[in-house]
Order: sequence, then C-alpha cells, then structure tokens
Amino acid sequence: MHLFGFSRREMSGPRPVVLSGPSGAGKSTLLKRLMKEYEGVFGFSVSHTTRNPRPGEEDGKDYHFVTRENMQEGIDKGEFIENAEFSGNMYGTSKSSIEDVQAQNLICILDVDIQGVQNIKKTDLNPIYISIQPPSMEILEKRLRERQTETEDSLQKRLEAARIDMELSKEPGVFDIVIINDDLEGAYEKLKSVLVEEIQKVQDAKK
Ligand SMILES: Nc1ncnc2c1ncn2[C@@H]1O[C@H](COP(=O)(O)OP(=O)(O)OP(=O)(O)O)[C@@H](O)[C@H]1O
Ligand SMILES: Nc1nc2c(ncn2[C@@H]2O[C@H](COP(=O)(O)O)[C@@H](O)[C@H]2O)c(=O)[nH]1
Repeated sequence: MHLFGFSRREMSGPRPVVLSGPSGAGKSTLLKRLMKEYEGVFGFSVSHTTRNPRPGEEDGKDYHFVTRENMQEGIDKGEFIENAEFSGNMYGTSKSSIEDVQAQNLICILDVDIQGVQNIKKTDLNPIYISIQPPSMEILEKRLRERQTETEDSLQKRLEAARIDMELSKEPGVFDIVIINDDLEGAYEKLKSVLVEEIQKVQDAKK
C-alpha cells in the first residue's frame, strides 16, 4: 500500500490524529492547549479554506486562505487527500500539509469535519479518530454565538451540520473515542489519556 508515494513501512513515524466534531464543540481550544503543553511533539496539518480569516487568524498557520478557483485547481491536480463543502465554504487537507509534519517525525493533527473523516477512511493514513462533542445542541449554539465569529446564516448552517455530525458520531466504529467537552479540564485530560502512547513514542525518539 502506498500513501503519497511512500510505503507504510517507509513511514514509520507516529500515528496521525484526526480531531472532528461539530463546529463550536471545542476542537481548536483543546488542540491549541495540547500543542502548547507538548511543544515539539505535535504538528498541525494546515488546511486550505475559501472562508475569510477571522480576527487573529494567520495565513499559513491557522489555514491557507485561498480562492475557490485556486482550491479547485489544486483538487483537480490531485494535491488534496480530502476536501469538503462546509457552511458555504470549501475546506481541504493537502498532501503536503501532512507530509510537512510527518517529515519532522511529529504527530500530525488534522482538524476536519465528518465528511473529512469519511474520506480519510478511504485512504491509508491510518490515524486515531477522535470526536469532540458538545454536551447538548443548546450549549453548542450558546458557545458558537458567544464566539461571535458567525453570521446568522453561517451559524444556522453550522447547527444543521452539527445535528448530522452528532448522529453519525454515535455509529459504532466511526471514532476510536468520543469525548464530551462539558468541563474543559475533564475533556482535556481524556484527550491526553488517549494520546499518551503516541506522545511517549515521540518523546522517546528525541532522547
Ligand atoms: N468546555 C468548554 N466550556 C465552555 N466553553 C468552551 C469549552 N470548550 C470550548 N469553549 C468555547 O467554545 C467556543 C468554541 O470552541 P472552539 O472554537 O474551540 O470550537 P471548534 O470545535 O474548534 O469550532 P470550529 O470547528 O468552528 O473551528 C470558543 O469560544 C471556546 O472558548
Ligand atoms: N473536511 C475538512 N474539514 C475541515 C478542514 N479544515 C477544517 N475543517 C472543518 O471545517 C469546519 C469549520 O471550520 P472553521 O474553522 O470555519 O470554524 C470544522 O468542523 C472543521 O473541523 C479540512 O481540511 N477538511
């Protein structure tokens, strides 16, 4: 089996991690904390998107912010392992975003929606699949509104996508673990406990 031209044996680095779950469930909050606590262990796979940057977001760090034309050109050229339409915008994971992280022997973290999960399952990336879920739709809506990043239209689209995500994530075998992000500390501890073995591998390799 080959992934991006490398055989699995040649790619003996740590297993990637896919973080998914509804928009507003707390994925970025948890992964930023993880990357801060374990500096030099994780590398973020920087996705491409056609949405506009939010205040404080940096091109090339949070996302590669691109036009639809640019993104479609890359997809047509086979540069993406997966891509999806979400809340009126295109999102996708380029092959090079993963290769850049894996070349450094870091645990590659992908933050993707449920369509991304379904499409990554068709590849041989072999990640650990983690779903971050909100305690309820009501709390999710409150968190999204308080974040003040969405228009009413975008918010409604995200809530609709969240309903589908919450249903699909209940299906057995889709995720290795589903973490309910109610209390942030508890959710973070659970996330760390799932990743402890991979973290150890990277830390041991550095010794
Ligand atoms: N356990 C929690 N309790 C209360 N608020 C939280 C909790 N976790 C995250 N939040 C807040 O909820 C909002 C949404 O979190 P975050 O942006 O991390 O979600 P996300 O899943 O990354 O969303 P998106 O997919 O849209 O990027 C943020 O304002 C964050 O500070
Ligand atoms: N399928 C993919 N989904 C992605 C990717 N990058 C992010 N996402 C998901 O999009 C929504 C919205 O993100 P936001 O930053 O606009 O709030 C969220 O669920 C992300 O997980 C990707 O490359 N592929």
